[in-house]
Amino acid sequence: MPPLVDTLPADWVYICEGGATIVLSYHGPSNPFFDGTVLRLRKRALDDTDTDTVHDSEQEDPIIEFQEKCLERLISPTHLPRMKRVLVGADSEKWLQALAVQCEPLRPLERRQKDEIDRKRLKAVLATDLVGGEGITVEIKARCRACFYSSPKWGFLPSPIYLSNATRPIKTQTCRFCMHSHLKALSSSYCPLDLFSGDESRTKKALNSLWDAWADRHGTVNNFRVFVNGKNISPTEQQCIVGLLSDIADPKEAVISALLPVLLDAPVLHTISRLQRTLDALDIEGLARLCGLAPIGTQPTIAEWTDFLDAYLASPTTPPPADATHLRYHVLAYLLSATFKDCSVLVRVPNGTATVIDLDPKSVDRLRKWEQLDREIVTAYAAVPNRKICVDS
Ligand SMILES: O=P(O)(O)O[C@@H]1[C@@H](OP(=O)(O)O)[C@H](OP(=O)(O)O)[C@H](O)[C@H](OP(=O)(O)O)[C@H]1OP(=O)(O)O
Ligand SMILES: Nc1ncnc2c1ncn2[C@@H]1O[C@H](COP(=O)(O)OP(=O)(O)OP(=O)(O)O)[C@@H](O)[C@H]1O
Repeated sequence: MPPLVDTLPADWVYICEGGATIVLSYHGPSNPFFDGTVLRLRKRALDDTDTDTVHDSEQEDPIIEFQEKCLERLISPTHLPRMKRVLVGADSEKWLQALAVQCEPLRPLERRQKDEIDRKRLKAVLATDLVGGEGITVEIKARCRACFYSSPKWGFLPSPIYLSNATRPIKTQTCRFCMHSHLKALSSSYCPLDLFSGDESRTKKALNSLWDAWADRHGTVNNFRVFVNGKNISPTEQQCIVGLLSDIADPKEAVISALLPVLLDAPVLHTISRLQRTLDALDIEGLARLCGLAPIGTQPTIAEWTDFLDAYLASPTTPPPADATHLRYHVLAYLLSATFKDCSVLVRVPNGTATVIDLDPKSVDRLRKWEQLDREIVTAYAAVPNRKICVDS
């Protein structure tokens, strides 16, 4: 694999970014290593004072090993992008600086105010380009976070016992996503439980709501994006879709009717939902209580992840008891559930493929943040007079 410096920064075109990475697609001269790929580059916070550290450890981006050794045991590799590590090469900082300068005007303002490409990195990740070439790709952030406590499937563990009397009536009625949307003052009729229901009319309702929120908020939502021939389009450009998929004259209808059979047939939504649920047996409330009993430990190594998966896969629906002896199992399970709660599905039409992205391992340091955020979300929602009732399937 040649280093990135063998290509020009201008060969890479900004596609999109999340909280941790920026993604660019290759548009340079034909090259067997880079054609059809995207570059995933880590970002650093602008207020990060450590500007001198040059990262060169194999550990700097564990996603490739995590995918090969862990994720592929949970999701079929046909539904995952292929990934490879790539060296930036000689004068890496200069090359990344040129790329950063070129991307800056294309980045959303709120991201530019927070972070930038980490120019100290020596390696990056190349992945299959899932939005490039002819076709339409719709990205849906697959936040299910079900109110699983009321699910009949959860006969194996009476999860409400881990909830406090104050939160139980709230958390068993309204899903985490809908409560969080309320806290963020983002009202929408979208409920992820509709999307994950497997029911045609509910899936269609969810897609309609996602599309409407995307259009109403001028494409600034972070849970729905539309890419046409590799370009992240804004709602004002949606007419370009007409004729690409069918003879349906309305772009929203054309996209939704193409997406629907893919989402209903592909097993990915069901798999993600199952993983989110079975890995989050205690809820953050139950886990937090358990964490008070023993130290939670450091960031899991790949060896620890594989041991955890051996145990989890031997009996996914029957977790070990929620006691101090099994704290580490529950910490790893919750971390992995958080990864699946934050992933996105890229659905490509007319090809009809569905690929899961953004499956990075989460840091153990976030457990406190999740506990605090959960408390904030539920406290705010407790004050809502007419609470939404989310229907689990
Ligand atoms: O904490 P949350 O629930 O707000 O989720 C974060 C997301 O915010 P959202 O609620 O989707 O607007 C957040 O999404 P945005 O950056 O806001 O698009 C990230 O996905 C973040 O994960 P990471 O920092 O990239 O590892 C997510 O953090 P984790 O909860 O996965 O740690
Ligand atoms: N393989 C890919 N092909 C095409 N586009 C991609 C690919 N991977 C990611 N993207 C685009 O880049 C965006 C950012 O990537 P990703 O979600 O992996 O970053 P992140 O910083 O980890 O996100 P988050 O903050 O949501 O956790 C995605 O939302 C998607 O639009």
